[in-house]
Amino acid sequence: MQLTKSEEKTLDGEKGEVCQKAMEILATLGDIYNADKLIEIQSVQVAGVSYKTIGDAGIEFLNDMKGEKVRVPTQLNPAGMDLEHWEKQGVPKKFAKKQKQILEIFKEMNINIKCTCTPYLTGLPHGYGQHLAWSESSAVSYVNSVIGARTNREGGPSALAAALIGKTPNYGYHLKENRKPDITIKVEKELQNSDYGALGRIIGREVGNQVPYYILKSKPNKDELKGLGAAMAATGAVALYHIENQTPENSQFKKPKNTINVTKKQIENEYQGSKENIDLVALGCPHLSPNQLKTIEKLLKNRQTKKETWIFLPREIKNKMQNTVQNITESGAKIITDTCMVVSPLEEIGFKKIMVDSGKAATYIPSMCNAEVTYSNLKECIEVACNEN
Ligand SMILES: C[C@@](O)(CCOP(=O)(O)O)CC(=O)O
Ligand code: SF4
Repeated sequence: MQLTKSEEKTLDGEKGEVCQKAMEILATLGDIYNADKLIEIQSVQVAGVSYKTIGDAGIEFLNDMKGEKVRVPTQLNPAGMDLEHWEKQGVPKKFAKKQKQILEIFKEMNINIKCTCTPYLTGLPHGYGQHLAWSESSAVSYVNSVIGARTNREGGPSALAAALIGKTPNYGYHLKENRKPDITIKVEKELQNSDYGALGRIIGREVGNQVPYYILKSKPNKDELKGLGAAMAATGAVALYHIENQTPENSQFKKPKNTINVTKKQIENEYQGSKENIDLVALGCPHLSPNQLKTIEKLLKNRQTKKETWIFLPREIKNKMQNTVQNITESGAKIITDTCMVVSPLEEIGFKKIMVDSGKAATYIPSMCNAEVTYSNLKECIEVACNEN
């Protein structure tokens, strides 16, 4: 990869050791992926924030990157706990101490401590055609596909390096030729809500890291698109998709001949697990939008939850929707911010069987939380939450 004179100097250490390390990460990536140059980015989302996923080795890496400030607006992926109410959440003290240490390091770098996987709902700059360096796979999928911005799926270290330099190597989804669809997906059934997550699980498994082009019978809303992309990135590694007559780049490419047909039966078969012995109902993977929170408020109206019910969303949305939050809390459900059901230590807290309405959470919970999972739609989740047994 060709560096400018000033980038070369940064690589030689002229701007200090931290920028040197950051530039080394970017230059190495650029060489591996045959990037021609570094390009400026509008924003960064850094994953690898939870102590559960990065551990002490992660803290060590972050300590080595201390001493510099980020050069573009930067937010974080969910941490391992609600930063204010972690004790109520049952998070062990030892874990909380480490988690706070991690966030202190990010704060020192001038990173905005908004910990969410839906940074497109919390003011992180992004727009059609803009280059970004985001990490969390559902956020990457959303911003590439639904917005038409351009980002690869960055690892924690490469995102942080991009934030410290303000640039990223120009390869992969930054280039138009890599954004063309590889395979057409035709769906015979009209879908709603969590059906999109179910579809995403099927397609992620089928297509790996290819770019799917959907022909659908129904028109998904933004929340449904979020669920579709999240699930495809969980069972597969899809970072970009197009939907005929809907997503912003859909008409710019030829429709691929190679086609997969998805049947009603296949979608139905994705739902799994029994409704017995659920000890936690967990909603908000990816983090909820204001509309989704309103829907939950309606479903819980005049009802009481009988099981632990945890609802995950960005702190900013919680703060803006205090009436809704109050109503939901009165039903017994807990509103939790800054973290999620996958990256908080649910296994240490002691949950054994978790019910979700998210195709992505259903995929990750068994391995990440060592718990059984039941996957259904939102209404069923609320029914189970309000049910005695
Ligand atoms: C599973 C995931 O949503 C959360 C864990 O990510 P991390 O701890 O922020 O690296 C990450 C992803 O899918 O990109
Ligand atoms: S597992 Fe789900 S809720 Fe957690 S960060 Fe990923 S998308 Fe967000």
